[in-house]
Amino acid sequence: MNHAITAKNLCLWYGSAQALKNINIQIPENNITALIGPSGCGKSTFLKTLNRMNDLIPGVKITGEVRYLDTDIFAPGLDVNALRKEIGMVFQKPNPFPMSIYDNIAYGPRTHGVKNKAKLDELVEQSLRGAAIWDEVKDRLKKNSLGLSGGQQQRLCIARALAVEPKVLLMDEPTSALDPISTSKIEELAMGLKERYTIVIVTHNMQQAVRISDRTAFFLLGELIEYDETEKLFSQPEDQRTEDYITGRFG
Ligand SMILES: Nc1ncnc2c1ncn2[C@@H]1O[C@H](COP(=O)(O)OP(=O)(O)OP(=O)(O)O)[C@@H](O)[C@H]1O
Repeated sequence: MNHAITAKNLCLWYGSAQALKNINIQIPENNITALIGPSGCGKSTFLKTLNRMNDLIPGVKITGEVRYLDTDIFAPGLDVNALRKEIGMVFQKPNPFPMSIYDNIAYGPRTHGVKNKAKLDELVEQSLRGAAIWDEVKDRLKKNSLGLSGGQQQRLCIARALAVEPKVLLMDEPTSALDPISTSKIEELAMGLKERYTIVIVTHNMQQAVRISDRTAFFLLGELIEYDETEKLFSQPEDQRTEDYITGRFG
């Protein structure tokens, strides 16, 4: 099995507060990996580290290594924009740009130099289809994206992430602001997308982790306590702290 992402002895500090402690993990390609754990345990910090979203925050210090395939993502001179083209991100709250549906999707490809209208049209359709929202928006592509429902906006944001043809999608609690129907649409979508993409998803919803993920990583106080196949981690956790968390004894 190939690994999309490998972290070795990864530590991260915000000022003097250590948010990640010696994280070692290998994330397989074409899998969904769920990151779970109580609030403040470092899940989002870890996720953001993977496409260099947090190392420019003043006072942040990072040690250790993260590789995307064979690339050392902290290598001096690394092109962060190129890395983010490969490793896209979807946030907790849908955050479409205040522009048309079409322009939201075309934005990324345009910034990466795609100018040809036919190629852009194709990418827009392909991305919206990939995010299972094409049928709902194909007749209103020129309308403002802010007129969409929250669930549609989140699928639009997934389509926007897909438009630059990434290999990895990082999702930070992508359904926490959504109703159950929209949530299940995003879950189905994620399960379909793993055929072509590697997905890493932060979730507070343990049923969601069980439903959609292949592997689960349990974080606590900045440490990776346990990382295993989802079925195994939820049925026979090896660490007492994992068991306490998944059975609702804390968190
Ligand atoms: N920009 C920041 N500056 C300073 N401290 C931060 C910053 N971002 C996060 N932290 C701290 O780092 C720790 C880990 O936070 P992080 O957001 O990664 O946790 P989390 O597990 O994703 O939490 P939640 O589930 O609540 O989103 C927390 O103690 C948090 O307060």
